[in-house]
Amino acid sequence: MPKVLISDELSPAAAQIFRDRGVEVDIKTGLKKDELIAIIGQYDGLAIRSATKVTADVLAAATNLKVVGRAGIGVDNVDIPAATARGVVVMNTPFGNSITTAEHAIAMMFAVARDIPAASASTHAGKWEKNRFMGVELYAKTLGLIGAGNIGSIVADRAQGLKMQVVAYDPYLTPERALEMGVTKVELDELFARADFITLHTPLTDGTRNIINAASIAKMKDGVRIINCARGGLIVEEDLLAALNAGKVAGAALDVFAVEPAKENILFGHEKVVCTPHLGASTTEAQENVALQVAEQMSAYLIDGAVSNALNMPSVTAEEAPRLRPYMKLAAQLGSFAGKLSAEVGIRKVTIEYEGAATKLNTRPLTAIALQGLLGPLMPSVNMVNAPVVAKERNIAVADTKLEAPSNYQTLMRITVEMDGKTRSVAGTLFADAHPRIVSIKGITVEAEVTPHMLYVTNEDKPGFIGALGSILGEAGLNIATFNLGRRTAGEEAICLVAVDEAIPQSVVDKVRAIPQVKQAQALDF
Ligand SMILES: NC(=O)c1ccc[n+]([C@@H]2O[C@H](COP(=O)([O-])OP(=O)(O)OC[C@H]3O[C@@H](n4cnc5c(N)ncnc54)[C@H](O)[C@@H]3O)[C@@H](O)[C@H]2O)c1
Ligand SMILES: O=C(O)[C@H](O)COP(=O)(O)O
Repeated sequence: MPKVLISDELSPAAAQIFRDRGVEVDIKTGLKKDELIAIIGQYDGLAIRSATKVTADVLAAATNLKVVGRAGIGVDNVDIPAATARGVVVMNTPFGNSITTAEHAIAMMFAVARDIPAASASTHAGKWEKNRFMGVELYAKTLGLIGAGNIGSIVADRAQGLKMQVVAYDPYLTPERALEMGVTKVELDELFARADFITLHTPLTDGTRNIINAASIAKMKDGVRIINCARGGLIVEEDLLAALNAGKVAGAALDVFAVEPAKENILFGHEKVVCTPHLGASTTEAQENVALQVAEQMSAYLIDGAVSNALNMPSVTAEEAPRLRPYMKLAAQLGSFAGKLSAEVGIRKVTIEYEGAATKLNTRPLTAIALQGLLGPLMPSVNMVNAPVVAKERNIAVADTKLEAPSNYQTLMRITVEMDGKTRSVAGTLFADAHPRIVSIKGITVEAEVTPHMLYVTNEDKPGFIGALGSILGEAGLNIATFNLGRRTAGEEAICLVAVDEAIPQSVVDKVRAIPQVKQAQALDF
């Protein structure tokens, strides 16, 4: 039974879903890094929010880990390249808390426009400072939206309901989508020049880190108000403080901070700063959504191999998973077969072709599995998550194509490996939609099932070979399970694939190589 650790505060719904789906679950929140490293090796899955830092050293200790599930959106607390390199799928729940977070941004915008927290504190203190708090309207103001994805677009929609004009900067926002959202797509400098309020809704990446700094603040309108419900690292806090003190920025509403948990911060105590402790996603509705979703997604992956909302591998839906399963077996066998034939030489290019019914499938995971099989003999740590990255790192070009032309087979998958000086191709099909068969090697037709112990021989198609081979195997006490032959044309190159019941000793392979007609012989263990 797969075992999952929940290491951050998640709605109890998550643990229940795991148990209902047949996944064992431990809940241990607030672990220090060393404590997490000490126990993570026991788990197949790790369910987190933003508090757990899944760093490279945590992943190095996570020897059984298959999936990290983020109950929420931002994954900047997960070292995704390190997870990918170790073959760990990282998934999030991209929509579960979007409305909640957008509502928080709007609430923060009102709060900073009307000084609500300070006015509330003053009123609680019995001061009745009616003249101290003079706010501004949102009506007819311009909202500058940086990041127009899921949350940004909900914020834009709500802001339009408040009769604000919305200008948006997002390099990936198409003119059509901007039109659909009713926002004006602008460059960043224009947004700075036009906005009365600026709200941030981008992930924290190298491209967005410190996007609000002294230089960008200088381009903003005097009296601008800034709302950040995305990530603390988007703002240079020292520069914001200086601009607040100078009166350039009239107010800031911050849910997120450069260092969290933020027990101290240079902005704390500033009368023009409204703060919440990373509450953007904290509603009962959103927490229920993300907890349920992450537990469903992780269980589906651990139990059925279905992949959704993964950030480092192609998706496989729950409907696709059963249909893909026999193809995954075929892809793994073909890849592994091709890999064993190619292991000793530098692979330059791999082409994976799909014909017939296979063209109708989601082939990206199949390609990843074929690559895993291919690279496995050279790199045992490779898996379907990291195989495409490993191939790229090794300068192996990967092409995958769907051939619509009619094929001799109802469904076919072919792997062609180009190496220094030679090319190898292996093709396979499924019998009865379920049973993988190799049907061609180097373009020579065969029909073989992949079994644990096989002998692969290429030879000249001349009399005497089969008898000699049978005698050697018989003398070695190796029982032949199946014997498959194929040849290009009579008397030319031929291929022989023999399945035997036990591993073939090297001494037997050497004897086979000594048969005059034999060009090459290799024992293959799967
Ligand atoms: N405060 C919270 O509790 C809370 C809750 C949820 C999400 N978040 C944060 O909000 C972020 C946005 O969430 P989302 O669901 O809208 O994500 P999303 O992926 O749907 O949208 C992000 C948008 O940012 C855009 N973007 C990327 N680089 C950019 C750049 N350099 N400049 C401008 N735009 C850029 C992308 O094109 C995308 O449209 C998350 O990454 C997360 O960090 C915070
Ligand atoms: O990216 C997110 O989903 C939010 O930042 C929420 O983070 P949290 O789950 O730690 O509240």
